[in-house]
Amino acid sequence: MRLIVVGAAGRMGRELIRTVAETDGATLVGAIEREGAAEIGADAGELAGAGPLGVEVTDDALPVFARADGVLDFTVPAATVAFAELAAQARIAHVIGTTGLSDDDIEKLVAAARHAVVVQSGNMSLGVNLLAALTRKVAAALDADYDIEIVEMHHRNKVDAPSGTAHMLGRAAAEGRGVEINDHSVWTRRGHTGERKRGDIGFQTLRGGTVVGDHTVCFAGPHERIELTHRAEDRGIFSRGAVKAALWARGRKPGFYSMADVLGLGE
Ligand SMILES: NC(=O)C1=CN([C@@H]2O[C@H](COP(=O)(O)OP(=O)(O)OC[C@H]3O[C@@H](n4cnc5c(N)ncnc54)[C@H](OP(=O)(O)O)[C@@H]3O)[C@@H](O)[C@H]2O)C=CC1
Ligand SMILES: O=C(O)C1=N[C@H](C(=O)O)C[C@H](O)C1
Repeated sequence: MRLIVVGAAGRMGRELIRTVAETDGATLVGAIEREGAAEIGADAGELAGAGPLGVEVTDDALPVFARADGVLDFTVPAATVAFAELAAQARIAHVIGTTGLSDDDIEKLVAAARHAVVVQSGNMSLGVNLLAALTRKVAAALDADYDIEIVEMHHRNKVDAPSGTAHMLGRAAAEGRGVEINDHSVWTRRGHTGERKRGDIGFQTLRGGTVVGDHTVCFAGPHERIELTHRAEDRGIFSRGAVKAALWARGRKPGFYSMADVLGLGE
């Protein structure tokens, strides 16, 4: 499968280039960066530490999309929405790991998915998608005597909060409980907050150092606590998930899919 990596010079971009280079059945045919980026013209493989691959980093997306079967996109929301239009026009699969997407952005991605396969997930790892499934199950088994708090920690360079994964886990908890997440989320606490409201789902964000990504869903009940935790130790878990999603997408009919679909975990 001929794949493009957009945001090629980023932390995930470089990881994706290495993963594509080492995956049977996948070939890197394009590497795209922002206009004016210092890496334009560099060999994508050398940039990623995979050795020369003969693919130059470019900011000219159109001709690259025309010769590919899929695009791997871990960039920023505005770029992802723009790439979704290009992928839809070219009828190629779009695998989206970008987080911090607004409801409006998601609507545009769903519209693009009428013409091409879109796989979008705030976390492409097997472990986190399993954690989301477990969170849904535990939330369904317990009543609101068990207070749900979601805690995440990431590296100091992360620009969005709470993480896409925390949002995903919050949605899973709300679905398990049979409530609407937007009616129950508590994003910050400071000062005289009053007592915790029954049924609230709280989110706490930590940032620092080089932490790849830690997530805990805590169910705090009467005299006991259940904590489900995932710790990412290497970005390869995300890039391998993304390449798996691209290979899964090949030949599939257009639509908006999740990593749970790719992994057969159901919703
Ligand atoms: N779903 C998942 O499993 C995971 C998701 N992520 C998400 O992926 C995203 C990227 O993370 P990370 O790699 O750490 O961030 P980085 O900032 O390291 O990488 C983003 C890259 O995208 C580039 N970029 C920005 N705008 C454009 C554009 N218009 N065209 C092409 N490239 C562009 C940036 O360039 P510049 O810096 O020059 O602006 C940068 O190189 C985040 O939203 C993060 O949360 C991360 C890990 C796993
Ligand atoms: O920005 C990151 O690094 C990560 N972002 C994703 C998120 O927002 O959940 C996934 C992962 O935890 C790493």
